[in-house]
Amino acid sequence: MAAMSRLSRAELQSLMGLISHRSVRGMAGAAQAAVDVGDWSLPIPLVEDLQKHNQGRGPQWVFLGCPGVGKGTYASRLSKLLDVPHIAMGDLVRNELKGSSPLSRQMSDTMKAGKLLPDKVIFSILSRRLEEGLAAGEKGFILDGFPRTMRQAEILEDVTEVDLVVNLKLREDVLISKCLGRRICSQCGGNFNLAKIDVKGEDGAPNIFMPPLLPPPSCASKMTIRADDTDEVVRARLRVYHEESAPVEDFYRIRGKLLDFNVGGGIRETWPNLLEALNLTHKAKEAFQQKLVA
Ligand SMILES: Nc1ncnc2c1ncn2[C@@H]1O[C@H](COP(=O)(O)OP(=O)(O)O)[C@@H](O)[C@H]1O
Repeated sequence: MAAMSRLSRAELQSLMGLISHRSVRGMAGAAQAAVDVGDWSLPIPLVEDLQKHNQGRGPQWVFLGCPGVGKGTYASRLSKLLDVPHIAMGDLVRNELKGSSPLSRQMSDTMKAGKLLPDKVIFSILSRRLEEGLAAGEKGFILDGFPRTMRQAEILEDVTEVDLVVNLKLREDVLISKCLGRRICSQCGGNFNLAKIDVKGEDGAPNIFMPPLLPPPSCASKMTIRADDTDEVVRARLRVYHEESAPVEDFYRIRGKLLDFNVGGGIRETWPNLLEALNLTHKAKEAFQQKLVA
C-alpha cells in the first residue's frame, strides 16, 4: 500500500486539468446575503449570483461531517435542487470493491478497519469520476467525503475554487446510534435507518428527536448493513475523523468558507432549516411550484 500513497506529477496534473475545466477562480463582487449562523455570520452568496459571476458554472460545494451525520442525505437533496452532481467519495469507493482484484481486497480491508484509503487511490477514483462528468457536460459539484485530510484539502484548494463548505454537526452518541441503525436496500440502493433518536439536550442544548426512516414493504426483506457500520468500526471511524478530518474544518474556517450547521432533528425539520441557512428557501419554493405545474 505504501507505494500507492504518493501521487505522481502526471496524475496530479491530470486531476488539476479535470477540475480546472469546470472552474473559474474567484468570486469577488458576487452579491452576498448574510445569514445568521449561531453567534457569527457567514456571507452566503445567492446561487444565482454565483452562477452569473462564474460564467455559468454550477456551485462547487463540499460537505464535511462525522460518519452518520447525514452528509449523503442532505448533499443528495441539494444536488437535485441545484442541478449539480452529488459526488460521494464513499459510494465511488464502494463501487470499486465489486471486483476481486488484490487492490479491491486491500481497499476493503482498510475500510473494514475504519481507516482512510491512500490519497493515490482516492485521487485516481475521483479523477475518473470527474472525467466521466466532464464528458457528460456536468458543471459544478457537491463533494461529500472529500476532502478528508489536510493534504486532500490543500490539493483541492490548489486546483479549484470551492465556494462553500457545509460542516454538519451532531452529538457523538447520536452519530453512533445512527450508524448502527443504517440499512441499505440491496436491490434499489435506498438508504434507511431503524434508529429512533430521542435524547434530552444537556447544558441548555435542545432535545433531539429523529424518527426512524423505515423501508417500504418492497425493500423490507432486502436490508443490508455496511461492513463498516459495526460498533467497533464506527468508533474507529470517529477517531479517524477527529484526527484527520477535523483539521480540514479549520482549513476552510480560516478561509471564511465554512458554514457550521447543527443537525437538530429528522429530515423534515432539518431540511428547511438547512435551506434557510444556505439562502436557498426561494429556490426550493420555485422547484416545488414547478413540480405542481408539471
Ligand atoms: N476522501 C477519502 N480519503 C480516504 N478514504 C476515503 C475517502 N472517502 C472515503 N474513504 C474511504 O471510504 C470509507 C467510507 O466512506 P464514507 O461512506 O464517506 O464514510 P462515512 O460514513 O464514514 O462518512 C471511509 O471510511 C474510507 O475508508
